[in-house]
Amino acid sequence: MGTDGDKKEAVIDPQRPDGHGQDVLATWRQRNAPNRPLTHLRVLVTGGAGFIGSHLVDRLMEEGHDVILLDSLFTGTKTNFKKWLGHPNFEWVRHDVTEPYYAEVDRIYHLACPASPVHYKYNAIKTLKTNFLGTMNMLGLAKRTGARFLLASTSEVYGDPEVHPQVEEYFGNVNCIGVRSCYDEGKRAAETMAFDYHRQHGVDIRVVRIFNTYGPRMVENDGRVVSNFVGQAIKGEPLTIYGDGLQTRSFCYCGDLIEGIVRMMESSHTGPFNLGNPGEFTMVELAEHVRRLMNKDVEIKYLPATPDDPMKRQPNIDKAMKYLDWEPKVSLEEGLKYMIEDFRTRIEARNAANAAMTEKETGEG
Ligand SMILES: O=c1ccn([C@@H]2O[C@H](COP(=O)(O)OP(=O)(O)O[C@H]3OC[C@@H](O)[C@H](O)[C@H]3O)[C@@H](O)[C@H]2O)c(=O)[nH]1
Repeated sequence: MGTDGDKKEAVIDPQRPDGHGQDVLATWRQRNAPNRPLTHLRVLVTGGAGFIGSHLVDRLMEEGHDVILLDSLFTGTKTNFKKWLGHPNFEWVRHDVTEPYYAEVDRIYHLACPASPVHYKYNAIKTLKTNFLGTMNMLGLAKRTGARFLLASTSEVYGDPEVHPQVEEYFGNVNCIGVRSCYDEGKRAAETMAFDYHRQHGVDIRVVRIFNTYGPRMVENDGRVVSNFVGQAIKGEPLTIYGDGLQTRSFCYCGDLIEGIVRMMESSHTGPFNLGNPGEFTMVELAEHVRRLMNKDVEIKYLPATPDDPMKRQPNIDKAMKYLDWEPKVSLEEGLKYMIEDFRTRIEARNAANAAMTEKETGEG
């Protein structure tokens, strides 16, 4: 853990290459107490108890920032951040972003929203409200405090893309009345709002479009393909492929993604920038990878395709490479190994806890 001396040099860079440094500095001074040092970052992470959010919180805590983790725990869990409980730089707040939240902060990483299609479709209206009202509340907070605001948007804004690989200029091919719309249209509206707050109120925004991400801490039964396959292979159950399995996705390891998100926040670019790993695989190929690494004998079961499932997805990351000097480093093979190890450890720990409980109950009975 860093000490005060290790902290980032300054919250505001008056010499920002975009020329707005002096304006931003003046606004920041107006909105903060006169004794507030410029070298001290107070960071809010919405959705901080989730898969990506909790990895981001780890990174920010390790850098020595003051972190407020905000989460409703609808899909996130306390286990993901329990190691920080009691740390003087750490605070967690159970809060739903659809309601306003007030705090004095310098950075807002806005990640809150269920991300697995199974979860976001489960309560579609809630998902839409989270994307719309949640983003509105956080942009309002950024406007009032002068905090820099980063929106975790998604590759789903491209819908079922007709341009491949997807470049940021592509407007997308999205069904606005389908079962995925609460998420993809919700995120599109969130992007619109971020850019309108930027143009109309000068809010300092960053927008990243996150492509499929995987790694340790994914919830075993969250319904996404990598977590499903790894969980199924551990239990010796058939790997479920929806449709013909020829649809493609590009999978980014969570550690690589976090590096990209943090670089984006500290850059002078608003984006939107794609963040993802350009390595593209069909679901059949992914299943074969998992079988090879985990269990060659596990079967594959074909199930019906889900409605509006994008047929292909691959990020063009030229912008992130050029402006953030970022590109993913971890191969699918290597990342899957980390994830498999994490899933095995968690499943074994849970089985051991269940066995101990049963033993206790039987003994007591
Ligand atoms: O068990 C499964 C689960 C999923 N799939 C398929 O695997 C592909 C990927 O599905 P996932 O549910 O993992 O993720 P999706 O690409 O549909 O959505 C994701 O996109 C990017 C992020 O913003 C989100 O994490 C999520 O919305 C889909 O074609 C899906 O039909 C299977 O074949 N089997």
